[in-house]
Amino acid sequence: MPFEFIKTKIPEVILIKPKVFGDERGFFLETYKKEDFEKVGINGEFIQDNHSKSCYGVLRGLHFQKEPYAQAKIVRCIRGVIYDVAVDLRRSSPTFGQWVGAVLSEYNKHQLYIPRGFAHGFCVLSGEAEVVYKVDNKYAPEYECGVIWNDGDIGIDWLIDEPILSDKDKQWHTLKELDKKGELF
Ligand SMILES: Cc1cn([C@H]2C[C@H](O)[C@@H](COP(=O)(O)OP(=O)(O)O[C@H]3O[C@@H](C)C(=O)[C@@H](O)[C@H]3O)O2)c(=O)[nH]c1=O
Repeated sequence: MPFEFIKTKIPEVILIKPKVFGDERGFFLETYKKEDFEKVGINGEFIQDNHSKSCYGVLRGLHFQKEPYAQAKIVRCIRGVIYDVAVDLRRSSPTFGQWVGAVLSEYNKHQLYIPRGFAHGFCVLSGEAEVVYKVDNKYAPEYECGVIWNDGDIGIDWLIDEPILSDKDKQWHTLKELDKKGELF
């Protein structure tokens, strides 16, 4: 199989290491293969691909869409280096409120699979970074929600100080507040 699938400390979040074929021309790799991904439970129908570019220190997150528009994501970084983070928002999960992070870069070509029921965010560790990700449900801005990036109860170590945030990302609530409002999974 041209992929190694590694369970993280939140087992449903999977680190994907593709096999890279390098030669004198450059490299080739398969980035997504439905048949292989389904064998490890990555079985959403990925209906949209997204691409964003950000500068050093930008933090996008922590985002999710509420039901019925929850999205699973397969994230990779095609230029530069990011720290990609998933937070478990599933109230009945043994890992509720916990987070995992992975360095994804143009060099390691790793990907992170983040199921539905998670918040997702990343910060940029290189001068610039371009991130590409597949989602398995449509963009529904009216269902967009987020967890504040520095929620002390989650305690994410983002590897950078003073991130650059959009106005939208400065105003998200804490996990506790979202839980009280019934906005989690
Ligand atoms: C996410 C998204 C945004 N947009 C538009 C809305 C807006 O005008 C512009 C920028 O949107 P945002 O500021 O929400 O982009 P961004 O902060 O990059 O949002 C993304 O962050 C990462 C961490 C995720 O996990 C994604 O699901 C998504 O929430 O793009 C779409 O047209 N389709 C989409 O699917």
